[in-house]
Amino acid sequence: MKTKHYNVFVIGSGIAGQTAAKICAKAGMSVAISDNRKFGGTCATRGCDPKKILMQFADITKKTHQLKDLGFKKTPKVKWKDVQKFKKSFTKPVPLETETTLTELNIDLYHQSPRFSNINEIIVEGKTVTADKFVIATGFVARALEFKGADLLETSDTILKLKNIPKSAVFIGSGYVGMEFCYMLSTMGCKVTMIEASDSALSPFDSFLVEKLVKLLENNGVEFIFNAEPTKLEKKKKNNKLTYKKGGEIKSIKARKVFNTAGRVPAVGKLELANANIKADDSGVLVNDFMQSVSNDNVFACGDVSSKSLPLTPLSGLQGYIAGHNLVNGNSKEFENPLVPSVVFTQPQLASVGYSEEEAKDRYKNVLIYKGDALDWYNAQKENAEGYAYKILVNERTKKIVGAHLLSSQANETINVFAMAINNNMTVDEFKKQIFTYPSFTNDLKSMLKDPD
Ligand SMILES: Cc1cc2nc3c(=O)[nH]c(=O)nc-3n(C[C@H](O)[C@H](O)[C@H](O)COP(=O)(O)OP(=O)(O)OC[C@H]3O[C@@H](n4cnc5c(N)ncnc54)[C@H](O)[C@@H]3O)c2cc1C
Ligand SMILES: NC(=O)c1ccc[n+]([C@@H]2O[C@H](COP(=O)([O-])OP(=O)(O)OC[C@H]3O[C@@H](n4cnc5c(N)ncnc54)[C@H](O)[C@@H]3O)[C@@H](O)[C@H]2O)c1
Repeated sequence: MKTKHYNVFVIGSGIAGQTAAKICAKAGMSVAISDNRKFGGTCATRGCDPKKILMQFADITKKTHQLKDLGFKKTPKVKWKDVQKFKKSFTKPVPLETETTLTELNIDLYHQSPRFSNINEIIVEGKTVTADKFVIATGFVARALEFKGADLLETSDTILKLKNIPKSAVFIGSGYVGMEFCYMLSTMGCKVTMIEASDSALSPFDSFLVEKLVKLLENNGVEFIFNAEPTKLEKKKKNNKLTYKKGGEIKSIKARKVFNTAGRVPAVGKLELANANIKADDSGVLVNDFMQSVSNDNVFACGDVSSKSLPLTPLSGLQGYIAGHNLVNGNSKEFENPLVPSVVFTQPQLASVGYSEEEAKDRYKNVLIYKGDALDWYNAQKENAEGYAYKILVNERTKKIVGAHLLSSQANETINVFAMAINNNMTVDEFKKQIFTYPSFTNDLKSMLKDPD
């Protein structure tokens, strides 16, 4: 059988893989790309983008709850079927559009998972394919849980496709995915229970703000069960029954839907990496700052599946760009761990950039902490907000802002202002000199820097 050969073979057609493949093809290299699902990757088809389309209906519902009897007589009724149709108008065209763009660049497409058979050889669609270089950009998949009946669990893929809002739901895991969908479903009238293995939700975020967010969700009917370990899932006639262990006791809960939101892991299971001497661990394919495998020079990895940094879309795109650049030009661009703002799209939103309080205290001799509740400020009052709070960290010696943590209805936007300030080494005084629009949540950021604790 004839062996096909390419300069570059890319595995995974998300933002990371696509970016690398396009750079190589535009530079005149022969390129192929494979995906074992529809082309386009997680963010555009089953992640960030469709999530935000659905979520805006929860956000408006939430807002009308807050302003009920202050002008709104009742909450508008949401036709979930139409919401899904609207979402589909974004997601459905993605695979064909992605394939068309790639094909127009003369990139060959494969629609199955390859497996490495040798140091520079894969088997895909029953064919043997060799390449000078490989790019692994396969992203993350939901972590498989191992208790009895865990195969009945549904993931974020199904949440995004729900035909209607279920009466009740249990989420196993209260990280980004669990908390965002907990907020969305509970706001739309679903009775939600969160089963969490650790003693808090959203552990990477600031605990002062997380506690407030959890309380708000509880006030809205969500039940959080911390330090709990699921042990069995059974399908009953209408409901599912989840058994879990807490404090030595065995308990159970029934719900229409039970979702696995217990984390996501690098998607490398099908690739048989060992055959090509590609080292990987729980963090993903081990790469150096050039996004090149530490154990096989001919392999690059980028995006969520690489061992570098946070699994977020902007970073995956950046890593795809660096891998592509280095494949074309030789190793000349490094991944320098940029400052990354991130946000949990609940309402209020929880956003963070720079050092946490613990990290700042480890790094600097003295840290000024500007922390408070802003619920009685005009911006919160005018929308009858349930939560508005902040914690800003400043190196006392230099007066430079080194971390910012916000809980607010606009935190997804305002956190970017702090990202710019930190990136530009701004001091508190320099920040406060800025003139921002009024009234705006950005303008409030200056008031947050009034009195340290
Ligand atoms: C529900 C959800 C919401 C999210 N929301 C946000 C958000 O709001 N903001 C944000 O920044 N990030 C968000 N993320 C994370 C974001 O989606 C990822 O960081 C981003 O998509 C990673 O891009 P990537 O190219 O590395 O991987 P992916 O986009 O996951 O692409 C990997 C591709 O590889 C394919 N693949 C996997 N295994 C194989 C194989 N063996 N063979 C061939 N192909 C394979 C997959 O099918 C996929 O198409 C969210 C994720 C989820 C799940
Ligand atoms: N808004 C965003 O930017 C956004 C949204 C969604 C996802 N993401 C990305 O996707 C990644 C994955 O998110 P995620 O929410 O799937 O994972 P996560 O790691 O953020 O949260 C998983 C949670 O599940 C808990 N858990 C683990 N095993 C458990 C068990 N057996 N029983 C009960 N609880 C258990 C963990 O303690 C943790 O709290 C994130 O790190 C993020 O980078 C980003």
